Amino acid sequence: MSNPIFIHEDQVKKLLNWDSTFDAVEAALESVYNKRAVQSPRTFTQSTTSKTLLLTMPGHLDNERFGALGCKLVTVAPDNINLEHPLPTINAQILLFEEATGILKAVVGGTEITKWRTAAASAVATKHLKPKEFQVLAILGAGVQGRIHAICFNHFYDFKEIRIWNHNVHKAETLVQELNQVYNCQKFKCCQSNEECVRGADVVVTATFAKSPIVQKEWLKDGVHINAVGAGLVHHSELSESIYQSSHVYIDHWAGAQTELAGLGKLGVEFKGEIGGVITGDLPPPPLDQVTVFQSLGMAAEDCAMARLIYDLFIQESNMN
Ligand SMILES: NC(=O)C1=CN([C@@H]2O[C@H](COP(=O)(O)OP(=O)(O)OC[C@H]3O[C@@H](n4cnc5c(N)ncnc54)[C@H](O)[C@@H]3O)[C@@H](O)[C@H]2O)C=CC1
Ligand SMILES: O=C(O)C1=NCCCC1
Repeated sequence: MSNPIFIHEDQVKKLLNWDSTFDAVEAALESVYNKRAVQSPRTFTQSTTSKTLLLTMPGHLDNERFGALGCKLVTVAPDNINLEHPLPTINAQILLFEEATGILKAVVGGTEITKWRTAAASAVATKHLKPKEFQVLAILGAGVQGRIHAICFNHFYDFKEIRIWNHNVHKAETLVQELNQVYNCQKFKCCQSNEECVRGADVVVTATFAKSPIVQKEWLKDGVHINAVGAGLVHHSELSESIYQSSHVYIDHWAGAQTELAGLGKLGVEFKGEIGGVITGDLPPPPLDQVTVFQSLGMAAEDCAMARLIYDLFIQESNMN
């Protein structure tokens, strides 16, 4: 019996690319809708001696290119950004199993994968819910997810302006400076307020730990698409209740939404369906002038697909050397 291989974060980083990530995430979302994926409910274990939360996310995906049996272990430690030497808030490992034997075949660094697949899920949802060209992107939150969404949407779209706001404005300023330098442009702009950031935007991304709404309905342009990424046990509250009540809200998976978004259900919010149904064409996308929301929770099937992608690329590369 061979030992599992370890694919470390720095190796994962070198193997990731946006186009394959998009394909893997799109396949995962579609497979969940088509019942070609199994995702047992994720568990949440709260440390009693710190703010750290441990999630287990088991899943199986039946797909020729991205199929896998795996389990992501992921921690959320919001205080990590306040350390003298800050660490990422979200850290993960993905266990990948041999399907027939159940033997552990790889442990794949899951922190970069979580970053990339979450931004790619927003890009997939945006493509299918609003198939048109955009001018202005607004990103609320300049943390890990805010940054990777800026990079991902800049890769897939030709936005004229990408605005970034953070409740601690200095962080948004630093990110904007970094991105304008990396891409040798001036399209990244720092906003002093969330309202200034959102007004007039065609696409909005919320990626914060906000516990009360940071986007109000009256700021929204007709036909805007919102990717609401900030997630947690109790605070799906980045958008105001009236936005959830008046827009076309899509989710990544029903089972997760029924438990983790029960609070929205109690407010009378009706989800239009899983984004996978729009990908397959079973659910028609809403008219382009309607406000759409993709409420992202994050799914094990996405992580399994990504771990399989990275595993295959790693083996391919090892065989060439
Ligand atoms: N849907 C999904 O698949 C995933 C969702 N997430 C969620 O995305 C969100 C962001 O995660 P990361 O970027 O990794 O975290 P991060 O810690 O790197 O960034 C969070 C940002 O939120 C800001 N923030 C903190 N408290 C705030 C408040 N009360 N109001 C407004 N802004 C506030 C911080 O200044 C920081 O810039 C979290 O809610 C996380 O749980 C993360 C990974 C996957
Ligand atoms: O899907 C994920 O992975 C996560 N979702 C919510 C926050 C922690 C990571």
